[in-house]
Amino acid sequence: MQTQSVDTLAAVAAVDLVKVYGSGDTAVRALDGVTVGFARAQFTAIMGPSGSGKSTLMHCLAGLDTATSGQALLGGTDLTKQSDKVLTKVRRERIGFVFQAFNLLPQLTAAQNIMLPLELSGRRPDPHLYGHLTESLGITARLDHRPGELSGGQQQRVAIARALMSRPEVVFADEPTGNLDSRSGAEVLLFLRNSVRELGQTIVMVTHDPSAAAYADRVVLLADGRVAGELDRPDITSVSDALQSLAVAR
Ligand SMILES: Nc1ncnc2c1ncn2[C@@H]1O[C@H](COP(=O)(O)OP(=O)(O)OP(=O)(O)O)[C@@H](O)[C@H]1O
Repeated sequence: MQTQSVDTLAAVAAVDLVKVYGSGDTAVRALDGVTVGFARAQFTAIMGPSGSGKSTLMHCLAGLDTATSGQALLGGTDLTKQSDKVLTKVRRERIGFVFQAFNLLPQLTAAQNIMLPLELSGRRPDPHLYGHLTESLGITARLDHRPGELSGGQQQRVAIARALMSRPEVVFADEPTGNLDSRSGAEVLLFLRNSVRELGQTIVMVTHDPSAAAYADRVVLLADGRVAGELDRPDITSVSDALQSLAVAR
């Protein structure tokens, strides 16, 4: 049964989303009826204890995993009803990804990595956007370098330029600062926040780190595969307190 309403104008939404891994005695209900919307031009962090379903929710909303029931809406498209072929196209053209491990192609230069998703979908790059992104990310002097010649922070900034170049409807960031020192991490988070303010980008980020979540406009808390609460305008203290309460309640 659907217990919450969801903003139908949201960039991304889950409606009564259920994901069960396995079957019988060993079945795991990773998502147990999640209804939540992610507004356009907002930066939302998804948080919760280990095993609460954060990655599963993100993967279902990004068309990387199939839900057992419910809807995973991107704009007006229910991803749970699409073929693998359509999902590949949706991921390439409508979604940007930023991963903890950067996931750049090692044999390509930074510039080639940034252009790759557009090339694969046969779209022309916007030179103005390319200039804006590479300059504001501070990577103009590194564009001819391969990932192996870049620091972790530089690699993640290249990955962010790649994610934003296609003007995606949403960027999903999975622990984007997990492999970075605190200074590089802060630069990445500041840039993500600015892209929401300046480009109207929608960002959904999974993180364990309250100081990373404090860059977001909103935090959605998961526990045991359900939405357990949310915070608007989070700061480190309010996020840490909310996580602590969830841990105590378990
Ligand atoms: N492929 C899978 N097969 C079986 N169970 C799975 C699979 N993937 C996830 N799970 C289970 O689903 C539940 C939710 O996992 P998920 O990875 O979404 O949690 P999480 O909140 O992202 O955890 P973490 O913070 O540790 O990364 C967990 O109990 C996990 O063990």
